[in-house]
Amino acid sequence: MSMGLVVIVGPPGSGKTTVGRALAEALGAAFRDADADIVATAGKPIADIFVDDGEEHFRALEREAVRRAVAEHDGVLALGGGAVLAADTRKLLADVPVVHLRVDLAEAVRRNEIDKGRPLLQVNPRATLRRLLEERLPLYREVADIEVDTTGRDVADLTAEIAAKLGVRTVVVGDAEAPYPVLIGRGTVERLPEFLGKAARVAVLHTESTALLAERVGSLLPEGVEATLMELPDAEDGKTVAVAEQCWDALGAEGFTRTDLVVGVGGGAVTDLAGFVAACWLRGVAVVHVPTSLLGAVDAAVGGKTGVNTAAGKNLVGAFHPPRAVLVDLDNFATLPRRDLAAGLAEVVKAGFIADPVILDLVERDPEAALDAADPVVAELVERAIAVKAEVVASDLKEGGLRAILNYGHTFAHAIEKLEKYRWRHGDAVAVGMVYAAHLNALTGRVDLVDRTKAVLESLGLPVAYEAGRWDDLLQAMLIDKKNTGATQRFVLLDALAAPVVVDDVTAEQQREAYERLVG
Ligand SMILES: NC(=O)c1ccc[n+]([C@@H]2O[C@H](COP(=O)([O-])OP(=O)(O)OC[C@H]3O[C@@H](n4cnc5c(N)ncnc54)[C@H](O)[C@@H]3O)[C@@H](O)[C@H]2O)c1
Ligand SMILES: O=C(O)C(=O)C[C@@H](O)[C@H](O)[C@H](O)COP(=O)(O)O
Repeated sequence: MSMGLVVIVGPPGSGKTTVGRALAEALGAAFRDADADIVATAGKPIADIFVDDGEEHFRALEREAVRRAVAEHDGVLALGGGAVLAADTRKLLADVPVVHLRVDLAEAVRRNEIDKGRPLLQVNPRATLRRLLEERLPLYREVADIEVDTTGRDVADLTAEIAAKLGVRTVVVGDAEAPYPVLIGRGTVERLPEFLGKAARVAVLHTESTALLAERVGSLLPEGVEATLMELPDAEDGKTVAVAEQCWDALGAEGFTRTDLVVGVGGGAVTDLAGFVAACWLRGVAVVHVPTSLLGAVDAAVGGKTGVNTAAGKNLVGAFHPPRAVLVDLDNFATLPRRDLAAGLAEVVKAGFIADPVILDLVERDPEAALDAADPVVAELVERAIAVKAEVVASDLKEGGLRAILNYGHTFAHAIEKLEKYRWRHGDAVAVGMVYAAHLNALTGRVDLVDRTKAVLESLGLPVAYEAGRWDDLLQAMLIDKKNTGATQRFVLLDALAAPVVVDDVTAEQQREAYERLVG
């Protein structure tokens, strides 16, 4: 079976070859060493290439060897310590899982004394190694998805850690100023201790449905870090100012300071509320999200929008407050009711219509698989939907422009939620909202995706119609949509599949006609 490529980088003496070989064996994969390829091509040892032809020539051979190995190899590939100096090589590694092996100076010196013959370490090895470690650390970190400190560690132990972490993919979200990782995989919740910062207290916000996991989160905290579990009312009942105020009271009673941490463990309602509580407490403390619903994982917990519902409407009170990290643990979906899984798929399908039609192909090919949390296609759908969101959020953190496309279907959806007093699942409302938007696309002379939209949503058991006779109330609710500017309504529509536009010229007649076509 093909496992794909895993690349190992690190300074001289970090154990790239030893750990790389052991990892390949553990994964049942082939091992390849880019330095060995260079030696084979040049027909002489690396030390001789340096002496005879110079470092520049060696680097050129290295770039080519790495390029070829990355293109060809299926398994574990170890690179020479200086390979990351080349910008081309770093670019090449952007889409490949890369493991960075760290080592401290003293141990690197010891290991290099045993393994003599490295051309750059012949003279003054300690000072040279110190310089190499310092200079190259940012470059290793730039390419790495996983970092492991090898100092004083046993090879078998290291290999097991890397193999476990490789099951996890990291997507970086946020803009260049404040990037944060979204870890996607199985068992990612165990990684929480990496994101505690200086917290001495952690407030774990959850609902009854996620109480066991919240306890598990509490038990992951190291000694000296205290957990306070706060159980919220379920679903939208927990997304209120009153509930937020109770949380703030509890934080005050516990003496939460600016270095402490809020963790949201639950569906989108919990992570929206937890983010909002964190955004306002002391004008902003860190929050880590552990989304437990599919919708939370692909959307609510990612992107930094937080908020509550009020009588005025859905999510009208809130703040942009990006999390410190998001731990998407695919195992958490095992207990999620099928109807909630389907609701989450509505936002996944939205990502398909606005940006990644492969999502639609995957769902259409086998809707039952998409509804089975254990099926590998769910992991792929989660990754693809998060990738769509990450790309949009990176270029427009606070919805100054492009980010509005994530709101496809939401104008009508939020109106339904308000009319239904937040008793509808958000994903169900988004499904109907996308059918409404599809009618508007067709009515405004854009693209006709009505049948495809209805078919894919119906195949997941999602609603595609709304009751008749509610137009005046729906319009009233849509008039206070956040995307509107003054009295001008703005809608996200599609010029074509995966070609979203934000428009402000949809007429009152077109809006009403789309509703008439939608009613069941
Ligand atoms: N901030 C954003 O960018 C953003 C994006 C999309 C949606 N949202 C918000 O997210 C909310 C919807 O999220 P949701 O669909 O997750 O709803 P939800 O949080 O209400 O969860 C749905 C139901 O599933 C239960 N549940 C959650 N995880 C479970 C698990 N692992 N096992 C068993 N039951 C579980 C919950 O208790 C709840 O009853 C809405 O309020 C919506 O506005 C926010
Ligand atoms: O992240 C965004 O931006 C979105 O619009 C994602 C939506 O899917 C999500 O439902 C969000 O909560 C809606 O945001 P809002 O600003 O319209 O409340």
